[in-house]
Amino acid sequence: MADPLVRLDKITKRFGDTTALSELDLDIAQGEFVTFLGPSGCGKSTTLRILGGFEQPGSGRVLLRGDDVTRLPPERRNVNMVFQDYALFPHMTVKQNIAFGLELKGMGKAEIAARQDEIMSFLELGAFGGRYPAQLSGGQRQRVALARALAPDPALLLLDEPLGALDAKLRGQVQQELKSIQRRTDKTFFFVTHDQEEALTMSDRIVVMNKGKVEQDGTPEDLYFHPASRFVAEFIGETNLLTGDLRGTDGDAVVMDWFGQTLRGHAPGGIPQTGAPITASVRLERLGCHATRPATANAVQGRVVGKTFLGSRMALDLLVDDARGARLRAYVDARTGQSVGDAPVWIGWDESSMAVLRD
Ligand SMILES: Nc1ncnc2c1ncn2[C@@H]1O[C@H](COP(=O)(O)OP(=O)(O)OP(=O)(O)O)[C@@H](O)[C@H]1O
Repeated sequence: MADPLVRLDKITKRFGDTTALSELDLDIAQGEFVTFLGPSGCGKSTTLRILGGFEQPGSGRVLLRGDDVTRLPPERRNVNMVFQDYALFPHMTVKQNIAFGLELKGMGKAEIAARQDEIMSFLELGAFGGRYPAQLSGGQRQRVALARALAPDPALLLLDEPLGALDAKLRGQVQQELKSIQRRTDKTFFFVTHDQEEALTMSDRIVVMNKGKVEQDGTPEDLYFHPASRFVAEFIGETNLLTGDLRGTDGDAVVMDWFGQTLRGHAPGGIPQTGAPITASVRLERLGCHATRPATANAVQGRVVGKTFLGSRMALDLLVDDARGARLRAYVDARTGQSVGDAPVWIGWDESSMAVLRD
């Protein structure tokens, strides 16, 4: 990244004995939709608050377009925030709510009116200008909060779980809307969530956090199909974890032994240390079930011991090694699912579908 819009440079933040962030380095490019994803307590909100100027790091620097803003208060940074509860002023109309940040910026009346109209028509809020927040639906309120935050034209928009208050169906719609607004405005969004599905749907890039450190940073596809660690493989989506022994490498492939089967994968997080058991991740939809041995890099035999109809697909539980209980779970086409029984089936997957995990 040549000239990042935002750079976090070795940010450390402690609260008493708790290290919330540990030497965090992060670059964000102009126009990116970056999501910070991780379990409760991993340091997401602390990072957001440090970016917004609501919190000071113990050490390290925050750079915005190359300028050190670490010690600047929120109002002196070109950064704005959308809060989870929207924080709209209940006694102000939609129009007045939107004007608030513009007045703070010292804009003149005519300029404020023009900007209000522009942002309201852009976010299709024209019909709601005179309403109070209580007279709006959850999704509309969310859009007003976004309009208010975007009105002063910030370089960076911080979003703190802004969809948390919406029900599941509306949430899906608003996710699409938010992503489309981000694309159309070419604004840089820094989004915080613990919801992995939401992160996969909306982000250009996801930073998975664990205990105040970056666990993995990449596109949604990268993190889903090529997790570097067990933490990422388990946190994002459903997966098969295969624990075995490292046999070595063969070109780019990592070779492992899993219950007497030789398997080939790749190692997105680097090749793990030898001497201890290693674990690999294979997504359920990457396993194929066949009547005869498939030509894939990996092929093992097993029996179907369980079957769950999921509508769009069928989940199969496969027993590979009776004595030692080696199992796999696969998603197959709902109409062609194998039947439960003793007849052995072949289960195959590619080298690129199996990520050998760093730790
Ligand atoms: N003001 C504070 N005083 C003491 N400890 C704090 C404070 N703020 C955060 N922490 C601690 O720092 C760590 C990181 O907190 P943070 O709020 O950044 O996590 P988070 O990932 O945003 O979690 P959540 O998803 O629950 O909001 C946690 O262990 C938290 O308890």
